Amino acid sequence: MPPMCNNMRRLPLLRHVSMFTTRNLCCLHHRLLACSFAILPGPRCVSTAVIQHVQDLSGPEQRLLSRLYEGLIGGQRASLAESITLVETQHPRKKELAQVLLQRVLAYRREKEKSNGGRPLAFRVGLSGPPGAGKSSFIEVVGKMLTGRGHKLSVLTVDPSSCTTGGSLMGDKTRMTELSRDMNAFIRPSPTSGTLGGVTRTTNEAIVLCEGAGYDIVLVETVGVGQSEFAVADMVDMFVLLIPPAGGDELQVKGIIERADLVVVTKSDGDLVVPARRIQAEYTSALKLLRRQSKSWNPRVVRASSYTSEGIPEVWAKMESYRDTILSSGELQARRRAQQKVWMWSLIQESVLSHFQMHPAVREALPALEERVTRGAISPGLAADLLLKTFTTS
Ligand SMILES: Nc1nc2c(ncn2[C@@H]2O[C@H](COP(=O)(O)OP(=O)(O)OP(=O)(O)O)[C@@H](O)[C@H]2O)c(=O)[nH]1
Repeated sequence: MPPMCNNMRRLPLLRHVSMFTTRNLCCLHHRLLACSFAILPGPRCVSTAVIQHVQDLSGPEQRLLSRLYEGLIGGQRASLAESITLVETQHPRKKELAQVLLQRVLAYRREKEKSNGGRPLAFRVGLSGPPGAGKSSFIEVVGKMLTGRGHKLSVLTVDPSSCTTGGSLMGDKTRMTELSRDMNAFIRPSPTSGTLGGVTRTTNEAIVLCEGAGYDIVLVETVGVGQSEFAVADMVDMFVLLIPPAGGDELQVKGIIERADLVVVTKSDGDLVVPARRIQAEYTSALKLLRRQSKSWNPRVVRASSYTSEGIPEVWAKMESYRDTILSSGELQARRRAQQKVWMWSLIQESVLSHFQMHPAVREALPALEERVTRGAISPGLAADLLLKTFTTS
């Protein structure tokens, strides 16, 4: 018996991951082992972690995962949508199944990238801007242009307000109506529950699924509020900021401008051309004062109109030029590697914090300590030390 089959006995999860497709079982298993070993310190840790993570898959679970995986890599939109629903779930067992599916898709993606000469399967672009900046109009026009050129485009939306309120900052209005009817475009709105951390995690995972389903351009759109833009900037290859020529709240774009690889002044048509030019000049000067994020790319400011389509092909040309530049300099790959680490740590932070906040002894001690801190009776540092001690000792 070859050594990998022995490993298969020791690693139930991997056996089940392999079993949910009958095609090329041993080869897949070998690949999964290889990729798992590549990301974890050693075989012992891999087997322990994986075995502990997912118990045996039942027959129906195997069939579900098999159906989703085959449908997904076959490019079926329904399977992609169902797979994203699976990664968004709060149900503990389904969460585990989602991880099995993701590992499979990751292994598939790695193989495809290898046969693609190491070139990433998709270009990930983050789009942000204050409400009303013209994001959905822009995505609609750019999206239709791209699908017309033979690309497959997915649009994922991150709207943190929908998590806390169940409603959305973007409202219930139908956005990107034409693009949503385009068979080469896949539009997925933000989940309406969970924390920002949870939503950004599932968005990261949805990106992987979209790439597995053959979408070569993934746009991640976020509304211009709070931390969501920074989270999105940390999960894409390129971050594009959309600014309207009038009525744009300077404060809203103040911090995030530093992360922009491209700034697009929108609505540059009719009477708005003059203010759009002024804003373009202002942001061009402002960007010169900022520290460069990339060794090989200087952020640019361009103007475009979704009404007339003027400037739209040029915006995409800039985006392609950015992608080619950072791909050939190796920055794209380095950026993705760094993002993986950032994400791992942000997930750990969120999880540890939630364990801390849910801990019974911490919950019991918290109100009194908070009260003493706000009264000035003890310092915040001492209160934090006491709570941490409670957490670690009880
Ligand atoms: N003149 C002009 N108006 C535009 C253009 N693009 C969008 N608008 C208008 O600007 C308003 C906001 O556009 P949206 O595309 O909905 O903007 P958004 O950023 O997606 O807005 P939210 O959904 O609120 O985040 C709408 O009234 C559009 O008709 C454009 O290129 N030129």
